[in-house]
Amino acid sequence: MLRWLTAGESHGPELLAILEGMPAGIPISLDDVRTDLARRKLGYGRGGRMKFEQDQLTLSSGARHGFTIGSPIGIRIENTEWPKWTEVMSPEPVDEAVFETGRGTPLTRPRPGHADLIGMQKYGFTESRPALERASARETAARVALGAVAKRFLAELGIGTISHTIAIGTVAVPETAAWPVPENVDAIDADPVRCFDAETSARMVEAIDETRHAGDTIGGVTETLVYGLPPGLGSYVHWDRRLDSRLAGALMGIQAIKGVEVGDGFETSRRPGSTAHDPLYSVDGVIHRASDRAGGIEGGMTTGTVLRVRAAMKPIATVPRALHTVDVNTGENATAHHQRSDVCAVPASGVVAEAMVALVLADAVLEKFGGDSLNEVRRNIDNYLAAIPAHLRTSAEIIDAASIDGEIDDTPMGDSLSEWRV
Ligand SMILES: Cc1cc2nc3c(=O)[nH]c(=O)nc-3n(C[C@H](O)[C@H](O)[C@H](O)COP(=O)(O)O)c2cc1C
Ligand SMILES: C=C(O[C@@H]1CC(C(=O)O)=C[C@@H](OP(=O)(O)O)[C@H]1O)C(=O)O
Repeated sequence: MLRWLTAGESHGPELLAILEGMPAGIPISLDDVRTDLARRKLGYGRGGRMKFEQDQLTLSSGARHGFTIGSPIGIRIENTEWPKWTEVMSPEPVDEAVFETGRGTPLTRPRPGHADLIGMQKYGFTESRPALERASARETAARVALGAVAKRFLAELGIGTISHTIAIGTVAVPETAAWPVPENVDAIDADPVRCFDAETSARMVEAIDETRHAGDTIGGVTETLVYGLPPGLGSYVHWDRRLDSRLAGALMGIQAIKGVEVGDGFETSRRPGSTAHDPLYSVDGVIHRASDRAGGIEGGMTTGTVLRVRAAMKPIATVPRALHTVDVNTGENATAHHQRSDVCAVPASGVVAEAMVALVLADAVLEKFGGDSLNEVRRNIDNYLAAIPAHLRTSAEIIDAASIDGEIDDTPMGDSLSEWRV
């Protein structure tokens, strides 16, 4: 199974990422990783750093001649900012004078909503710099780098992943809009807010502009879709083996994500049972679903239809019109420290979500199918699918129930509860 770890501070020399457990034989290229790192910087509303951050990459281990070799994959991403921070973020002791002016000035006015205050309490810091450096979402670059490898592995198995923005503040894509497929990724990335619906995208951009002019910040929701999954990843047998639980944990582990939905999520809770699930129909002897409200997961396992998960991001905590806080040095009321910051990072959070979903799914694939080489994983998947008895075979295609409704009695409960009880 997969294990992964990241290290590195936002203004330290570099980020480090290690992915252990990937089979041998997966094509791996720094270009794939570079592409995803560039996608993570996209999005209208991001701050100044994203314009100059270069994401200098080194593939340190785990590959030979363009293919993984089964050993831990190590990736380094240098921080362009580092030359300005060599003293303030030096791992070695520095002269006290560094903390008297400029970047080194102690940050004693914690930002509500960031890790500043609790980081000081928990780790015993006298200022928030050491806490915010690691809490910062700069770290997500390392996760996206590993996610690019996981996505490539999944792609080799015919599994395609895509993310898109479905809401910025109160501006949301209509629920009836078509879902994008992996082939749409360039179109989505070309959109300023990574939204698939052009009319909604324009209103999202307006909302971000209004927010910036008001000296405020804004959140939103992204959706990740995964096509081509086999049925049966994850399990119902224990809470921590349920795939929805693992996906929710992975998405919630992204900085500023405060809500996760699987499929129609909260909306499902408002529907009656008769219209909340995905009824099954037999079409030419193959079981089909007539909707995908469950988001491709039932009983903590993939159903084989499109996997669909959403992540809600809160507005950025570094509000330009700074929030009320307390200067922990003097005990006086104050305004929170403000530094260069994003106004909206929702589009980027979708790329991070995509990476986290890919890592969880790559892990679930290896857990179910095992295999030390890509070919062995492929063989194991093929054997599993071939062994599913004909009468249990399902299709990933969502059918229009109306087209076959005439052929079946779709009211098995009868017209009244008493009739049904009989
Ligand atoms: C892609 C991305 C970019 C972010 N950029 C900023 C930022 O510029 N300023 C900021 O205050 N928070 C930013 N955040 C959010 C903070 O990292 C996050 O709020 C902080 O670590 C506290 O964690 P919590 O919000 O989960 O409680 C960003 C998050 C993501 C995912
Ligand atoms: C650096 C990144 O995002 C950063 C995330 C972040 C935060 O507090 O989370 C604060 C900002 O950092 P800085 O003050 O250095 O500009 C963002 O730019 C990145 O995504 O690569």
